[in-house]
Amino acid sequence: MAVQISPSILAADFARLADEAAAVPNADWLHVDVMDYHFVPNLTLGLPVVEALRKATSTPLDCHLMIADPDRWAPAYAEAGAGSVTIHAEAAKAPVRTLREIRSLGARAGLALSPATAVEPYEDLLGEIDMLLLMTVEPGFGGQKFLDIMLPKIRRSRALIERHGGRVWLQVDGGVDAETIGRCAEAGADVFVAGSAVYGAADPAAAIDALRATAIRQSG
Ligand SMILES: O=C(CO)[C@H](O)[C@H](O)COP(=O)(O)O
Ligand SMILES: [Fe+2]
Repeated sequence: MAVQISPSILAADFARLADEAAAVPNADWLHVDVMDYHFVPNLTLGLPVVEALRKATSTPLDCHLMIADPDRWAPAYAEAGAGSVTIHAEAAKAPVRTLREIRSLGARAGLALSPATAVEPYEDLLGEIDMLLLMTVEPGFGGQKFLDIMLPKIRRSRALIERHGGRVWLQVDGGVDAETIGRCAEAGADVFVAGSAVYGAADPAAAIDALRATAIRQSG
């Protein structure tokens, strides 16, 4: 399992996104939270900003779509140059078709589960995805407290992934910081989204190095 860090620009200065992307040259991905005021009670950014960011940075974009109609919109994010496009299981009406479409457009396909959504019903979809995203807060806002009750789901997801060959990345998103990342890594996560813990730090790049070191130390 290779540890990867995906800082969330939700906690960055939206008026200076190109500079904020440049401030984290050691990031594996830039996590882009797309919210539409329907799937979640918050509105952030959409395709035009992703297209602009794509041109402003060489760091691959990890788009997390918290939108009501991912079947309609997800392919456009892949076409816009996102390296990874993640849809929510709770929102997609035809997840297999949409995940296949994302892949056919050259992006990695991700499936996200909100805290109350069990992973077991999605076992048969593991072959269709490149990443499973487990929300460790209720989706919608940055800066929330990590939900410890998600640790058993991280462990169960890791076990399912290993049973299917260990190819799928396991991402955790929400409240991941210097204190919680070790427990996530120990439970089996390998891709870590961190918004406030990176962009709220005086030195975002140093915060990434510290998070990465802790995750590597705690990985099984
Ligand atoms: O998807 C998200 C919220 O829905 C964000 O990616 C997440 O909350 C990151 O922010 P923080 O690290 O501050 O919790
Ligand atoms: Fe996110």
